[in-house]
Amino acid sequence: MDTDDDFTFCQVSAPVDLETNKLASDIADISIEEESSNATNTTQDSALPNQKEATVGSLSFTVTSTASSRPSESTTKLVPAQANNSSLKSPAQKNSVKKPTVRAKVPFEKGYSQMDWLKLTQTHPDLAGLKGQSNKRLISMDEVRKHQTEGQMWTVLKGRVYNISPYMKFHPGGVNMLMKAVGKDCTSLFNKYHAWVNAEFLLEKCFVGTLDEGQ
Ligand code: HEM
Repeated sequence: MDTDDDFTFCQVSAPVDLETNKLASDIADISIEEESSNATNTTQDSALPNQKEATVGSLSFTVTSTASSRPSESTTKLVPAQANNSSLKSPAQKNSVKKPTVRAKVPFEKGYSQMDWLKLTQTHPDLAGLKGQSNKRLISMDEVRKHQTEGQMWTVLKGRVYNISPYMKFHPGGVNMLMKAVGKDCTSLFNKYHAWVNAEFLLEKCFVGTLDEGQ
């Protein structure tokens, strides 16, 4: 076989990550400069007098004028006020004023992944714990409140009543969070944390009945 035509083994260039990291650290050191002359040596910050704080929109800068030290040049430097604000650490944080939403997913125990839950829903004969009773009935809020025991933990979500007991250890937000739903209508809590989650599908086999809104 002609080895020139064999591209099973090809030379791989250096990992991109190294370059990305370098770029990121370069960005962290960026300063915006406005100069009226073509002076090349303008980055000696330590020697610069007349520093002032200034803000543009939500960004604050240290404005350094070098006009007095070099009469022939008028140089203004805009440097992000990192040194004055120790809470600004990475470039990403500097550009964003919004706090990131805290995601508190709990690592699942072995055998309690969402995949495991889906398998269980397909194999378990009675996750709702109905023992032959129909789920085509109206359930009062009073009855929901009474179901707070191991194996029978009911909650109301969007007008539907579920036994969430079997789902407890599978809940990605953790048991403690899901326990807040037991015996109550958890619709607003559910929407607060993850309105996008398709609970109707996930808890389909845990459905015990429809909430009697008239109660
Ligand atoms: C009753 C039905 C519920 C179901 C079926 C359910 C399901 C889920 C699912 C699938 C996730 C992962 C979301 C994702 O990866 O995007 C999750 C995460 C989470 N859930 Fe629930 N949940 C329920 C109720 C609740 C309630 C009542 C609370 C709060 C008291 C809650 C708090 C959380 C939290 C804090 C997380 C992790 C953070 C996050 O993903 O944003 N969940 N839940």
